[in-house]
Amino acid sequence: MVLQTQFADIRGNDLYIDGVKATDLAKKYGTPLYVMSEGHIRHQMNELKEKFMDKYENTLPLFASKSFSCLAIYKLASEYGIGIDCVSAGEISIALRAGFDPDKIYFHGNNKLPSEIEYALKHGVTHFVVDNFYELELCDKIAGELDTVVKATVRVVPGIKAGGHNFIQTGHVDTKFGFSSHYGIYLKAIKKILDSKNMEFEGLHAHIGSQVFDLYAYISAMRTFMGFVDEIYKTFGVVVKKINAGGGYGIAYNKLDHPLDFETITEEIMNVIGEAYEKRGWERPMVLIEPGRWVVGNAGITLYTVGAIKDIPDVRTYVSIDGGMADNIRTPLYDAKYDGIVANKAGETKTKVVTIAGKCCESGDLICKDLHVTGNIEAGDIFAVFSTGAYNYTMSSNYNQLPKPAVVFTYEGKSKVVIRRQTFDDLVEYDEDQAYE
Ligand SMILES: Cc1ncc(COP(=O)(O)O)c(C=O)c1O
Ligand SMILES: N[C@@H](CCCC[NH3+])C(=O)O
Repeated sequence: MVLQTQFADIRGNDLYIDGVKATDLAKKYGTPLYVMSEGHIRHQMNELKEKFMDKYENTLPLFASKSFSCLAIYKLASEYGIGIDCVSAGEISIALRAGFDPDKIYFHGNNKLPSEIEYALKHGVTHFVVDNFYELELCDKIAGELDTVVKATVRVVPGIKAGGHNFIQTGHVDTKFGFSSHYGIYLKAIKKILDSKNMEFEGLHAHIGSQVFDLYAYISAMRTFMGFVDEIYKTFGVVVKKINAGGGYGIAYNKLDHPLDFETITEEIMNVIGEAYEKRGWERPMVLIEPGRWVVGNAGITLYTVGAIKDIPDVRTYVSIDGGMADNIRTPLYDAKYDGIVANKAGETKTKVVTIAGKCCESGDLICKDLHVTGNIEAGDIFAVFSTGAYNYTMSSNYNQLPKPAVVFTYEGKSKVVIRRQTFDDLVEYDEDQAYE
């Protein structure tokens, strides 16, 4: 077991997060409980600021808020002066409610609804990462009606395969996202934007996938993009002024994962772009990046209470917890590998191999498979699963009518609730039968 954040540590037998004892959090707020280290999030956001935004002129890191979205995280992002990537009017609405600057919101998505486009534009969110021809038509029409302008970054598929699982690869040719570069399709999209008085061409966007450990994939995507930049200049005489290089930076979930260094990725991206522009005698364009998981993934630790234990001699020991796939779908969905620890027996030396099972009515509802845990794990123990800060809360569901857990932030020895635990009342759609109409 390796703690994936410097903001958690083990003292005696106990796990601490930002100096707060995990079992105290479990007692105070109940389980299952998403704990997010604000210390870790601040550290990562500060890295984005200092090692990218302040290091290179004319850059903006965006936090991909699909990875973790709530008022508190948008407030933190705002404090560090970074932007955000939103993929729905819902995410935008929470960001705006948190007081986020609409000019630093980039609206993504492969099927932005007319109502969402209208919502964004009415609220001053004009930076769109446009994805397809249907969206271009909608943007042209709705921006015209509202007498505003969509500032369009065109998402182009670089034709590169990268990412931790088939489901989270987005840069290859056969993807639902973005304009294809085949047959100059993306050039037709740019032409439509240039011809419209309700849209402005801002630049190009690439996102190759998520949980990426391959540095060359980033380099290669950017080299391909420099070819697109040339094509655009040749075709329209337009120099691309903005390049969004996407996110996808992998993190360590266990000791087998070896993530890339953040500064190495960004340096390579900046080098490819910088050299290509310099060679052409052009000023370097504005460069954006948009990591999500890298910012919040290792900040999260989910606490569960251990319940039933089923020991199948010579086969496996199933340790059931009070949550599961409803609060963490990633193991069943992507066969993700999580590390964990008995938070109140963390210092013990004797180990046992167990499989941590959720309480949902699915055999596949397993959170950690064949994990070595210290101590004699038993009912009532608090089990902590590491690196659950990204795509856990935001992908949670009410399967089996399980209320969603609370999210608690910890910071400098203190804790606070940032998302309240759902109650059974939240699960009831209507108290009374609705009449047929
Ligand atoms: C367009 C886009 N940008 C950014 C991200 C963030 O990815 P990650 O959380 O892996 O950094 C995603 C998700 O994969 C995405 O689809
Ligand atoms: N939800 C995925 C990542 C997809 C990111 C969004 N494009 C995960 O948990 O790994």
